[in-house]
This record gives sequence, structure tokens and C-alpha cells, in this order.
Amino acid sequence: MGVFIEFKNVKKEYTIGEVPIKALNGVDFSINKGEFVVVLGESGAGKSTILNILGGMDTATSGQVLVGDQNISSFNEKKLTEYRAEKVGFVFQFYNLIPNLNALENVEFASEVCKNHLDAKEILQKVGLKNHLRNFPSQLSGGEQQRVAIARAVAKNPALLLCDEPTGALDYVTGKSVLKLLQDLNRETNKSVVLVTHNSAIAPMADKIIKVKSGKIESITINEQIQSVEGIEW
Ligand SMILES: Nc1ncnc2c1ncn2[C@@H]1O[C@H](COP(=O)(O)OP(=O)(O)OP(=O)(O)O)[C@@H](O)[C@H]1O
Repeated sequence: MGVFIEFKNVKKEYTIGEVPIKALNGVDFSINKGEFVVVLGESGAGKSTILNILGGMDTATSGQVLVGDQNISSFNEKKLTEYRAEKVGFVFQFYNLIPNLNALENVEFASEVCKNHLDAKEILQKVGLKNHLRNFPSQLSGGEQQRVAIARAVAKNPALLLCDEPTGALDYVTGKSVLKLLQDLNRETNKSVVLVTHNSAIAPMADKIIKVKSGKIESITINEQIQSVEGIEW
């Protein structure tokens, strides 16, 4: 597996009033193509900052972010917008579906602008929602809404799937089924998945575990005994 993503000495500083906050203070890691990576850390450790920079939603103060053959840290706003639209699928804790579009329309709306997009109906079927295509978000359970959000991200056929606490708002069983879906999609499509969480029990499903603490990498572990989601409990 070749290296697909590299963070090289990435720093992110926010200044509020007089006090600079070092959200990331020299972060280095790499992610291979097709790897399932869990980024772990306590609240405020810098996990979302990493994900947002990787997804082109935020920019680093210094350092390099390489994705494929591109140095996204050198991108201007226009190139970052293209990168976000074409290369990255996002899954958030609170789904972020458009309330007045049904499930199918939510997926189509996000994906049809992308060059290599997949068929929205097929993907919704794959995530177990073939009987809910015309339901609006308010007519779906939390788990179903998250499945629509995952379908929306996957239908773009992005190089990279980024998930920020995707099970944070779900009950235990539903959360596990969403994780299983992400693991299955990762294995079937060989797309890199980066999942941010504070829940260390999720780590055994990952190929690689990146622990973040106070804006720095605490450890990077290659998981020799990857577990299927069914075998994980918390
Ligand atoms: N827009 C911002 N302005 C100022 N400080 C920020 C901003 N975004 C994040 N921070 C700070 O940067 C640090 C890292 O935040 P980040 O959101 O990456 O943490 P996290 O590990 O994702 O936490 P959580 O699990 O609570 O979401 C925190 O100290 C946070 O307060």
C-alpha cells in the first residue's frame, strides 16, 4: 500500500485576544491508500482540527499537507473548494442533511456535481435504505439519517472519507451498525477512511490508530489484530 496522505510538521494557531492557542503544534503522520485510520484523543486535543485541515475546510498555519500528488497546503480558496467537492466525503456527528430534500434528493444534490459520482439509488440501497428513498430527514431515525449522510459522502466517489464522531449522536446498537457500514465500505471500495473519536473502544477496528494529545501526536500504532465491528464492545 502506497502512502496517500502526509502531514509534515503541521501547526495551527488561533489567536483570541492576546493569547495564541496552539491547536496543532507540529503534527506528522502518514496514511496509506485504503487504510482505515482512527484518530483518538480527549476533548480539545486537536482531532477535529486535523480532520478539517485534511478535508480542506480549514488551513494550516504552517507545515505541509500532501494528499495524493497534491500539496493542499499550497492551495488557494478556489482550489480548496474544488478539492472539497471532488476528493473528500464528509460524515459529521449531526448528519447535516438538508431538511426539505428527501433522502434520495439529499444524496443526488451533493453528488451529481462530481465528475465520477455513483448512482444515488444504488448507494442508498447499499446502506440499507431502499425503502426510505422518499423520506425526509424528519421522517428518519438518527441511524437512518446517518446512513443517508454516509451515502451522500460515498456517492461522490471521493478519494477520502472523513468522519467526525459519526456515532456520537447514536445509541450503542445503531452506532455499531454505522461503524460496520463504514468498515464494509472501506473494505469493498479500498478508499481511505479517517474517523475521529474520543471513544477508544472503537480503535480495534482500525488499521492504524493515531493518538493526539494537546495538539501533538502521542502515538501511532499499526493494528496487528484488526477486529470486525461485531467483536467490539464498549
Ligand atoms: N475556531 C477556533 N478558534 C479558536 N480556538 C479554536 C478554534 N477551533 C478549535 N480551537 C481550539 O483548538 C483546540 C483543538 O480543538 P479541536 O476542535 O481540534 O479538538 P478536538 O480534539 O476535536 O475536541 P472535541 O473532541 O471536543 O471536538 C482546542 O483548544 C480548541 O479550543
